[in-house]
Amino acid sequence: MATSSLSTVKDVSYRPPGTEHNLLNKVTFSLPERSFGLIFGQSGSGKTTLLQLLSGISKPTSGSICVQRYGNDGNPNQLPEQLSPEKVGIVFQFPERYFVADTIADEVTFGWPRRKSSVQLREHLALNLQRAVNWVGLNGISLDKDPHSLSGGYKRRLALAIQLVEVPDLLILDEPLAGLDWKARADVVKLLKHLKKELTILVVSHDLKELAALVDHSWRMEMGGFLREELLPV
Ligand SMILES: Nc1ncnc2c1ncn2[C@@H]1O[C@H](COP(=O)(O)OP(=O)(O)OP(=O)(O)O)[C@@H](O)[C@H]1O
Repeated sequence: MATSSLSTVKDVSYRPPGTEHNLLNKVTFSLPERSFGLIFGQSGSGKTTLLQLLSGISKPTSGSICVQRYGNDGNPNQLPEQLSPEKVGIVFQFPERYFVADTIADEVTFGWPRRKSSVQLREHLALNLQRAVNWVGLNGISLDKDPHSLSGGYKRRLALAIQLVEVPDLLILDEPLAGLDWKARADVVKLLKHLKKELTILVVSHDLKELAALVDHSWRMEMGGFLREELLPV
């Protein structure tokens, strides 16, 4: 049976350990499968903090984060499944600063099981690697190339490919256009339009005009960590 999913954040509050004030206050929103959500708002309002919770890096003080799967009839066909970090792909700001390998292939496969993994697992990963590379349009480029020698836009493509090896239920991007020149920005927007056809994407960005055409749902984060649905002011 075909299913669809809904990423749901309900009444999530967060207070870092040892501090007195919530950085997030009863944040609630949901994002249907294959839609593109954008969170915007003032610097320091808590956007990155929210992404950290969604990716499992930190845990909410209260509230819940989950993905629900529905059948064709729209009714839940199983209990809500907790989002686990491996089901969420996240590309933080300036991902190229954290590239560690000397080749594109090693960068994408960094951290994969090596010696003890079965032939099947290695074949599965190799196929997934090729699919991810094709998906982001890196297929014309040798996988032996040094990631640091790629252009800005191609470095972002590589950062995305790393997250797409195992297809995430939710792909989160923190300021995907930051630090790029106009051509690379246009290139990344085009790529996100392409990825949106098959993925659920949540973006935090200040670049509202450039992303507006992709956005299905948008929320403003206000100082004090309050979130509310709001059309983009563009
Ligand atoms: N662990 C922490 N302990 C205390 N304060 C924190 C902690 N992490 C973040 N903050 C503070 O929480 C606020 C929200 O930070 P956050 O980075 O989430 O905001 P943001 O909306 O993403 O900002 P920007 O748009 O500049 O990236 C900031 O004032 C930040 O200094």
